[in-house]
Amino acid sequence: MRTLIRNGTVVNSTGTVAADVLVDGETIVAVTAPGVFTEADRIVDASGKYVLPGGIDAHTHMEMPFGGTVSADSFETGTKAAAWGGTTTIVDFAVQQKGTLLQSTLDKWHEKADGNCAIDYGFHMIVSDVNDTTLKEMDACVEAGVNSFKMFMAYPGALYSTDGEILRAMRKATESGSTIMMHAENGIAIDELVAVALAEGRTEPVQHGITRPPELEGEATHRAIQLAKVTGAPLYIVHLSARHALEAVAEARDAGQNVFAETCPQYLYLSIEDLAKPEFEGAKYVASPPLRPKDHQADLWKGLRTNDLSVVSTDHCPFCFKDQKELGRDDFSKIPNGMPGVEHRMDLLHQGVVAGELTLARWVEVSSTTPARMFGMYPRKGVIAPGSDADIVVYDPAAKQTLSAETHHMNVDYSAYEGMEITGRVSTVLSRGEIVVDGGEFHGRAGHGRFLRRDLCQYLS
Ligand SMILES: NC(=O)NCCC(=O)O
Ligand SMILES: [Zn+2]
Ligand SMILES: [Zn+2]
Repeated sequence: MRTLIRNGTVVNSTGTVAADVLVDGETIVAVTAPGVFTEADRIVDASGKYVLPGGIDAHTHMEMPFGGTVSADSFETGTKAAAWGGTTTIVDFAVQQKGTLLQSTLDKWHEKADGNCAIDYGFHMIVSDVNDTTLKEMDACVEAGVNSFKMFMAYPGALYSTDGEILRAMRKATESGSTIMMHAENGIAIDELVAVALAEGRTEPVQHGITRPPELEGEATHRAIQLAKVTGAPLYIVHLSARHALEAVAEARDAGQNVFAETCPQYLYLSIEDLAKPEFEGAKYVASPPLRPKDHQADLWKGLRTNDLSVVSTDHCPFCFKDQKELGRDDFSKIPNGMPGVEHRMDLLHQGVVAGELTLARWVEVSSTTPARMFGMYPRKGVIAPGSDADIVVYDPAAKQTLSAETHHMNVDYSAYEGMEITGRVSTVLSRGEIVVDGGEFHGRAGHGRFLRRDLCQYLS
């Protein structure tokens, strides 16, 4: 099956060009001046539209157990929602529970995902139990194409690792060329602040933000960077939310250290004011790190421009307001941490283009090309070029839409962006040459998505 996407503006991380894109089967076979090819089995008219490499969301949590419940999107519903929003690859986190093996964890995540995804997918591994066996197993994970390992400086008693454990895992990563990803918040200090708040009867959702101040994200980020420096390990800071943490990353990068960071749309658009919404509505916005005061947002946008922030992922981790967020009605520390967003990342970042915060090329770079490079998928993913997978988004920059739980496709009963007006909309999405979304209709299927055995990070080779 040959598909010709014609008359569009191809946007890669290197710039834009008026070009036609010819797809044969699962692969892009030509990017040519307009009109060079005229025949194909299927023609997509992209006049007035952008033609982008499919989005890559390198941070999702489908069906993830957390705080006595499980995130509400399955691999099927979550990957379908992703496709609706122009994301054609996700990298999800397999979560090692203490006392279990990495291999059984990986098996469990394959059981959940294999045969159920509508788009391609890979895994990172969350290491929560650092011991001799786990450290050996990290090598087997790398062999299996899972070569990035997330660790937690937060959540003592659950996912938390001590500095010594982090150091051991970082040494291992240095040996194998794999990447350590860090949830950088000082969990020990936070737990103390949480205990004081609860003892004083401060139980409402905004306390989640108040007890996790930006200084404690900055401190943990700085500490993670020093541990990485001592061991020579590359480091990727996940879901960076605060100016304090960004300053630590920028300083390390200026000094030439292999430190990278991602932020998420919620930190660019939402704030602690949302967490403070009355009648428990703030629970919808509980995620860690928490939403910050609005003035952090300009710094994050600037970080995206200067490349101190290299990637935008969603940290998609949806919990329904009615029966899941409710678990913490009388105690904010029991509200499951996480927010929905996998469907809206490309649209929300496009607002950055509309507002002049990002160029078109940078939009594609932070949402597709860099995640592909960072996590060993480039040039198979992340670029419109001959030989690459035909993961393609035709995007209409002039369309208007309003985000709402009534119309989104994520399996969650609220939208964190309810009522937000968006300029731009996905019009057609191809995943490895198959049309999965077109003209407001879904044509994909669960099981089309393939597991990606990822190579090592290309910035480090
Ligand atoms: N971010 C969040 O609150 N939930 C998902 C787990 C994590 O990424 O730490
Ligand atoms: Zn995290
Ligand atoms: Zn996460």
